[in-house]
Amino acid sequence: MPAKNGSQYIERINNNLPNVWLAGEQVKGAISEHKAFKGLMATQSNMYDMQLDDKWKAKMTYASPLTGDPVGLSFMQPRMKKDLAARREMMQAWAYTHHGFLGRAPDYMNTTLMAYSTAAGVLEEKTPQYASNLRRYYEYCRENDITLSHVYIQPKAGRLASLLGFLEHPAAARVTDKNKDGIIVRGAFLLDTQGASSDEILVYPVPHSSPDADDSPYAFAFAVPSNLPSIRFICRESFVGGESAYNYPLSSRFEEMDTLVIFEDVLVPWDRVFVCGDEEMACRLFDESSFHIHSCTQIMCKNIAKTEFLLGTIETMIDAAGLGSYGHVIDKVTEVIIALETLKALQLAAEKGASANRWGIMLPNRNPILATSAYFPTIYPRMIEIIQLLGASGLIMVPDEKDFETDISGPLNLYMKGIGLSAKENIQLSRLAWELSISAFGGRQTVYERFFFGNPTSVNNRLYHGYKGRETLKQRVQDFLFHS
Ligand SMILES: Cc1cc2nc3c(=O)[nH]c(=O)nc-3n(C[C@H](O)[C@H](O)[C@H](O)COP(=O)(O)OP(=O)(O)OC[C@H]3O[C@@H](n4cnc5c(N)ncnc54)[C@H](O)[C@@H]3O)c2cc1C
Repeated sequence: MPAKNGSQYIERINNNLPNVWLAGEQVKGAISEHKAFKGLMATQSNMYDMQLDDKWKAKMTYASPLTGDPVGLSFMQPRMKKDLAARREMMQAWAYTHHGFLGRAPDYMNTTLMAYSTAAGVLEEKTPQYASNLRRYYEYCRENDITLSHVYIQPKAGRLASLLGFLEHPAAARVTDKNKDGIIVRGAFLLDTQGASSDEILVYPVPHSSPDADDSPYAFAFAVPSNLPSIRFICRESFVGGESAYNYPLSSRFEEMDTLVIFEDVLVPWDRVFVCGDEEMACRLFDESSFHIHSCTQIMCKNIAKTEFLLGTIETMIDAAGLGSYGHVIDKVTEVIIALETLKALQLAAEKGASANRWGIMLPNRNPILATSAYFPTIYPRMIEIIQLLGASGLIMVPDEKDFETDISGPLNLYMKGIGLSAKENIQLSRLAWELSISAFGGRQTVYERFFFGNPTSVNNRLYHGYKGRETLKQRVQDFLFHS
């Protein structure tokens, strides 16, 4: 199946039946009907529908290099600047459907897998079979529009070996055995966002160092269907407040479930193995794929849509409360405007400064793109703080939609209206601001933005260490001081 539509997406996920646990119970039946997943899947179904909608199809898909059939454009390997522009336009269109609240919209993983596939040549050096496995898997996902999730972080207990300098720790994820059919993997991985509602899972941990770096049990990368019986997904508490889009405008549509994934001696067939045993290859494939740079092109589209949504929300709040003439309010809105314009400028700079890498892949300029990955985690919490500072008690007193169906509606209509908004509209706006800034859904969004691309030190290190301009600038100042 090339690019799929929404009902094909829902049907496939419902038939997948992975082993999912939520609040002590196994999730049974159609996952798209379960209250924790329903809203998210409806949103993504609409996104997949766009792919085959005549109005959008040309923007959302491209001709498969294998068959000529339309396939999702976020799978496209960019070879020219116009490919980067086409990818951006496609991903921006999807981002506006969820206003940036889906961190793991399908284009995130499509882009990630595309990035890895471009560097399969690294694997040719020692293990050509793994190189062709990776290329074939990328084609398989592209040609069948596979909805993917991924994991690379382990729970803290699994990291103790590295943290405490042990050679081994029983909780560290590892390859426990190999046989003629494949490798056997045991361990746990954290925060597989959308893991329970995806077709497949890409597993690519940062390897612990091992005494035998050429045959390390901790160095591996592979992909498997998420419905293997030896894989279990354990969900966190659901943050869907309820089905009412009035009461819960965000969580009823955009709540992405995060899961802990347990692998209990999972057999990974050889043709799904991309790295096994070789620490150096695991690190090089990750680095040379430029995963962070390619993924950031998708993330920038999401972040621009999200910042625009926050700015629109803040402006509506200001109008409704009559705050627009205060200087400190204008200062705060200006902070958001500057953030938005900075993101858009970095997006442009990254694309304009793109150049081909050694695989012939057009790579956006790393400096602006990695700057945005370090910048957004610092400004997102501030924008949420601005909503709290402007919303104040209006974020707390948020009656329910049902209150308007009773005789309480009389006083509510009198006392709760805003400037230019009826009481019902004003409370609807407050409920949006409350979900953004106070609710469990909003809290998770903030933690997501702070951490999903790595802890702040790792993110900053990524930008700092490859920033070639540093030496030149140091030299310029030294020339100015010592040689002029
Ligand atoms: C909502 C959400 C969804 C996510 N979804 C996914 C997903 O789908 N797939 C996936 O693979 N991952 C996912 N992640 C995980 C994400 O990759 C990690 O959160 C991220 O890599 C940081 O790791 P950590 O959370 O273990 O924090 P840590 O890295 O352990 O950081 C915790 C604290 O320790 C500090 N710290 C740690 N190491 C250092 C150091 N070397 N130097 C200085 N300080 C340090 C950090 O600064 C931070 O304050 C998700 C995370 C979140 C929050």
